[in-house]
Amino acid sequence: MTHTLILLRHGQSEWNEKNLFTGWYDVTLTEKGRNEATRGGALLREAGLLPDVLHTSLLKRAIITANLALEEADRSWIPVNRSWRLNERHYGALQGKDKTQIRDEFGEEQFMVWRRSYDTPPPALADDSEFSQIGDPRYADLGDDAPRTECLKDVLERMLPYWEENIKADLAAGKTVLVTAHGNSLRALVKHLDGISDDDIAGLNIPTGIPLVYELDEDFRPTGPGKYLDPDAAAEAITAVANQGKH
Ligand SMILES: O=C(O)[C@H](O)COP(=O)(O)O
Repeated sequence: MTHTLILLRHGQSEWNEKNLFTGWYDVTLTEKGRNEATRGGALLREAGLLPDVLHTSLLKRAIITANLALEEADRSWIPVNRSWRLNERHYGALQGKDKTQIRDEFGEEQFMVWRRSYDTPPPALADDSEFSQIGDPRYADLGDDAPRTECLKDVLERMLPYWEENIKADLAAGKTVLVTAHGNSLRALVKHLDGISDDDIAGLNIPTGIPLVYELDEDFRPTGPGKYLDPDAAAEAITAVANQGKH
């Protein structure tokens, strides 16, 4: 028996449009992002891939994307689980900063280390920054463990327990699972599923709003590569993500 897992990055957010590092800052979708989310739902419906359960982050760009996609697929009624463990990578002191300005100020190499290295986080964000999440009630349970910055390795380590305990349990129960999350939390999950090395993961980018479907075997290993439901749009959008910050 195989399991069906659908990964969906949120549609374009207001800060994606403005080219700002976002991380845990809670911005909403643009009109384009809302349309991407609805189109994602149409792709699911057309493929006959109807989720039985949804897992999202605590950030509204993922939550709204899931709502729009599920409405389009006529699955608004499915049970929902939300966790900070699916949040975007906390982007530290880069949150709220313009990607092109950071690249110009610190150079391409440092920019890419902060953006795509596996284990080097950006500098920590000060608790009194206007872009900080310290004191946000949705993270109250984390107490002083709430991150002030994260690298992809940190994201993988905090995401994996949720994968193991929550998402796998739904897959094991025979459910088609939709995970609606973020560029870097999904990069972490794909790294784990596909066994991508710490070096090679730098080259992986996830497009907004296009469902990525995995069939998994009884050990929750992919039976083949994950498939985007609109491969041409995905290829174009992946290039756009890879080129962010370039003039
Ligand atoms: O948090 C962000 O800025 C984006 O959602 C992901 O950004 P990245 O592709 O630059 O890591």
